[in-house]
Amino acid sequence: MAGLAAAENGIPGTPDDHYTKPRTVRTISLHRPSHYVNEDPSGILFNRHFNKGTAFSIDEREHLHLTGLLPGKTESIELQVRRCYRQFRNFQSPMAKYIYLSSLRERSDTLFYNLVLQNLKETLPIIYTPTVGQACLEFGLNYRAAEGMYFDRDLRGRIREALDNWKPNMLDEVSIIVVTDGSRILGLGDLGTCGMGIPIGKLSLYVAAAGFHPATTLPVVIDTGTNNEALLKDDFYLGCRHERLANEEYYPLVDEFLMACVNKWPNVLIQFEDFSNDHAFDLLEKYRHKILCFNDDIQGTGAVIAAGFLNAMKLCKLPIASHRIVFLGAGAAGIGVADQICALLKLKHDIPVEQARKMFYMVDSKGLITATRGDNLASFKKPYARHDITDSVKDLLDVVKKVLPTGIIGLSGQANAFNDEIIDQMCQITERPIIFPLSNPTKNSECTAEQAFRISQSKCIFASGSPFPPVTVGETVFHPSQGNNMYIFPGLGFGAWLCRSKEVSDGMIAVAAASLADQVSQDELDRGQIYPPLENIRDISAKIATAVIEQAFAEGHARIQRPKDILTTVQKNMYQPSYLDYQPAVSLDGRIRLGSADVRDMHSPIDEAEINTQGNHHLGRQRLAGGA
Ligand SMILES: NC(=O)C1=CN([C@@H]2O[C@H](COP(=O)(O)OP(=O)(O)OC[C@H]3O[C@@H](n4cnc5c(N)ncnc54)[C@H](O)[C@@H]3O)[C@@H](O)[C@H]2O)C=CC1
Ligand SMILES: CC(=O)C(=O)O
Ligand SMILES: [Mg+2]
Repeated sequence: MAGLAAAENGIPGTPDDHYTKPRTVRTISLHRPSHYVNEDPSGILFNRHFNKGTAFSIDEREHLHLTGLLPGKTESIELQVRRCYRQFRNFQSPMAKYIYLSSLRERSDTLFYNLVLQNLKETLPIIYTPTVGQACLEFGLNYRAAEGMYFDRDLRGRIREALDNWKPNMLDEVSIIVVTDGSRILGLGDLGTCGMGIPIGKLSLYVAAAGFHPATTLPVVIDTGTNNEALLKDDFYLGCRHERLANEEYYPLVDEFLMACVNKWPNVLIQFEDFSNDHAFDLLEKYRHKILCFNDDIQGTGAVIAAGFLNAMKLCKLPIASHRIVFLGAGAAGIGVADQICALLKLKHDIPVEQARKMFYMVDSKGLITATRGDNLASFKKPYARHDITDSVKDLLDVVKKVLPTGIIGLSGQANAFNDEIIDQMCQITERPIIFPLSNPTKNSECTAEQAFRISQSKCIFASGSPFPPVTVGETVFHPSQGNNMYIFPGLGFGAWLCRSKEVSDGMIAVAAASLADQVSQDELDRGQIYPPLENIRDISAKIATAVIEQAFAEGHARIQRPKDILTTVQKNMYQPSYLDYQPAVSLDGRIRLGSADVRDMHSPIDEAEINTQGNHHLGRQRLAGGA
């Protein structure tokens, strides 16, 4: 078995040069429906990437053997989307809407992404936080169709072989993988295999927000067990029924998975998502310079909140050095955010990192982190341990009273931790307090938008991890900003992947954050908005991707020929959810295949030679003699 042999080469012990050997730039084409229709043309109705449903023209129905399988009327995509929207609205509960959208995505990703992109405000809270959190909690109960891949210890030595089973897209190419081990899903804790909802949700955003092609995305759970007693006893739980693996088994399993992926798909970008902090930092450190990867909770969140923080500081109108920021939560996200604020202050204001760090007061479940606290401080917290405070301060209100912060940032997963008294205290310290309750989903948020705007009499500068509805104070309506990594990871990932970067460097992340911060207009800032409107997410992502590619070139990480106009190249390579125009044709080998007048290739971005090679596929455009 070739796959097995490859996997055996891929398990730990393989020399490191596996990672560093040059990866070829490959061309991906979507002209493969031909393979599919040769087997059974009418099967196209059940393929999410090619299905057009009632939009198949009469000619197409004829040639694809669909005649009689659909109602007589050929519909436009606009009408189909209108129908889907009505159906979506007819579902009352967020979970029912989630299930509806999942089934729509299974039927047609073109329709799904049209609906999502045209109704971002309504659909994002369903496919993403907060509803995706509930979807994870109910994953076993609501499980319907296979989606994504699962790897557990029984697959040790065979992961490469299992990856070869991933053929639902018929492209044999994966551009992006979002992988979790389910150990820290949002603020909901260890959900084991039920965490699959998160990679699925994140990848929907990669497609909608940045334009990765949906057929080249792969959601993954590495099932390393769960310590969630309730799940282990739940009949509907779909994961392995054992406690979480010890490190001796855990790391080799993850390592084999990563090596098998880069071995099979040399250009793939791998995003680590929702790994608990006992592994998240170590995994990132181990792989960040070896493969194209990043950790969204540490680095993506860091970049987003750093951007929002930079804009919030403009609104505060205080000297930068006078800020004191208390973090509730010093885990993956908390430390990631502090690190990225430091990086951005260095980039934009040339403030040394050591100096910037002094702005932060980190609080974890044991209280304020000080150098004298005495517990075994995790290495990732050490740079932020306070040396100037020696007494132990456990309670957040006491920390606030002691430190007199200008801002509080919540990344603790602790609902209501920013209570009325704390917000009130913040308002007494400073004119415009920065209040960022960033934990997800909504029910874990450290406070609500209503609370923050009401108590601060609308003076606070606010951002939350999950969306809150507008808040009316007196005559004024405030639109709470959403400080969520979804603003960064799509553009960061797309840029890094498109230029075939060797790695996702610190510099690339810092410019992504700077680009996001710079995309807020003065007018938006004046209205208290610290992020650009989410409706513009495609433009936002394109600009972020452009900045990331520029930086990748500057650092020598990019492995494509430099395009003349990077922004245009990015935009041209973004997937647009539109139907293909299937025309019957004859290929060189005489078999019926589908040509396409309007296929958007996921080609290697700038390599003209390869794009021309793609043109060969268009041979299939010649019409069949006597065809319709
Ligand atoms: N808005 C966004 O884009 C993002 C939000 N998050 C949210 O941040 C939260 C934390 O995520 P991670 O940092 O990855 O988790 P983590 O488990 O690495 O860190 C949690 C931190 O909170 C602290 N903590 C827990 N209970 C506490 C208490 N009662 N008082 C004080 N501190 C307490 C822990 O000691 C730890 O330092 C989650 O709710 C997650 O949804 C995470 C990533 C992105
Ligand atoms: C948004 C996100 O990545 C989280 O809450 O973990
Ligand atoms: Mg996350």
